[in-house]
Amino acid sequence: MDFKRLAIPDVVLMTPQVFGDERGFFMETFRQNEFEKHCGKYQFVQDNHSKSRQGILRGLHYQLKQPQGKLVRVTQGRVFDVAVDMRENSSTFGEWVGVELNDENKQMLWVPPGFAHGFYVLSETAEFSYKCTDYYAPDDEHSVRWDDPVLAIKWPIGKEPQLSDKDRNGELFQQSPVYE
Ligand SMILES: Cc1cn([C@H]2C[C@H](O)[C@@H](COP(=O)(O)OP(=O)(O)O[C@H]3O[C@H](C)C(=O)[C@H](O)[C@H]3O)O2)c(=O)[nH]c1=O
Repeated sequence: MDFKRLAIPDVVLMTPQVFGDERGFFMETFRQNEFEKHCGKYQFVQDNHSKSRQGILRGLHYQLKQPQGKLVRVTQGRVFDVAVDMRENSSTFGEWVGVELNDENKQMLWVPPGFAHGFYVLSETAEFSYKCTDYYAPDDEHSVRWDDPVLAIKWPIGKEPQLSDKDRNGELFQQSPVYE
């Protein structure tokens, strides 16, 4: 597994070693000891999986009192995945990083607690699978608008994305609660 820190260094892009043969492929997707060495001491307690159609944008979500670190990957299709630094005292507060995750590159993104997270589906469909370091707490969840003018995220979007009601009514970044 290769670990690469992105422009926001706490966000880490992981590239697995893929063993292909005439049957298909095999890859290890997670080793606790390797992960801790490169990303820190975290335990995962909940795994999630979602499927979305092209043009759907899920996010930008975060839990404030019960922040979740997320190790995310695409098992089918292609998405543009974004993490936004919501940590008030961070030197990269309000900055974002985005990468394409797909079933070809098989890359994974570590989004630590303290970040808002979301993705936009580029392929006809995409299946998204991820591990969380804390449990889902719906009453503690916040959604920042994907098109917030201050964040100015450069999504690779042609037309208006399809959003859930929650995301359509997301908060502006400057009105959003932050991690102190
Ligand atoms: C997140 C979650 C949702 N749900 C239920 C609640 C709703 O009835 C249904 C869909 O939930 P929601 O619309 O919040 O799902 P997403 O829009 O994919 O939310 C996720 O989208 C972005 C990409 C994230 O990073 C978060 O992990 C998460 O917020 O699943 C659960 O039962 N458990 C959960 O952990």
